[in-house]
Amino acid sequence: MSQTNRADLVVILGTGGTIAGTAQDAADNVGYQAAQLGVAELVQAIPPLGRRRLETEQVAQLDSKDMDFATWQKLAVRVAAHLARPEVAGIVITHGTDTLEETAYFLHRVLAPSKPLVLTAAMRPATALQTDGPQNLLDAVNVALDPQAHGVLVVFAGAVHSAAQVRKIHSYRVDAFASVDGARLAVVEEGAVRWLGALEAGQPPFGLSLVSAAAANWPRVEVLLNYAGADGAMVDALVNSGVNGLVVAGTGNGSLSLKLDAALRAAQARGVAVLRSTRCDAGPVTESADALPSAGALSPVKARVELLLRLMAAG
Ligand SMILES: NC(=O)C[C@H](N)C(=O)O
Repeated sequence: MSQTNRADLVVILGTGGTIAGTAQDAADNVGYQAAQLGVAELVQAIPPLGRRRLETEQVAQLDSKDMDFATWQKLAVRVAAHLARPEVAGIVITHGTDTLEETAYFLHRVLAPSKPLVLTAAMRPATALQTDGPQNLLDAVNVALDPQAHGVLVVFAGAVHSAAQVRKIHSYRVDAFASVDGARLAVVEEGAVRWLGALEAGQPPFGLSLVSAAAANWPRVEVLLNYAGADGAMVDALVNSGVNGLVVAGTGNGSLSLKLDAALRAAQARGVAVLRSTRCDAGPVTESADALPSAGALSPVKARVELLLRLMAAG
């Protein structure tokens, strides 16, 4: 293969987040503005990336707590366009940590790419004394170029996680992500990727056309919790306001108070799709013939993405 035909290009798509954030004071790790620096600036600040063949594109510039359907749609379209280019080895997305696992799961279920699509982020702004963004971004590019890498991955604090298993598990610590229902897929050590496990084959993807239509019809899916004293009032209010789907984060193995269960069954009878997840930090909800449908091992927010896509696919 000639140099120009080799798939050695990594496209880095910027969406904002703390990795692109700046603070007035270098010692301030929390009083900063997310999404201030462009993705090209982030790359320029990492000298070893000068040895890589890279392209950057700013797809969005937001704090990921404000992630929205329009940005997901744009991101999916740009990712698919770059993945189709033969010279592209893989894609890296710089993102905020807050909803990173939702975006990762969304792209996994829509595209399930065979090339690596690596999301990364930071817990400290770019101006911090000990910013974690540059190392995470360098690691992410190295993973995107690794011959064994494929599918949607999250690279953070030296670990590689799958989109299905990754969760943000800490609000402040730099080591903020874990594969909660399985093992890390790999670790990145001095730029070398050491694989510890393989990505499980997932379900077939929904496909880009589901979300790329100009008038994509995003349903309304909300998340509820079971807790001591939970009743059906929230369910009834949401059903009356026209909700299309409800994910309930039950207690333990997806258990629900009698009142919440009754309200959700009544919602289902009125045509609202329901999925039962757990408010536990890890573990599946086992399927049971006489209970509301289980979301399996999906966290409540990923079950919401799943239900959104299922409802869109059902038209
Ligand atoms: N660490 C971060 O990236 C948090 C930030 N609020 C975001 O999600 O964009």
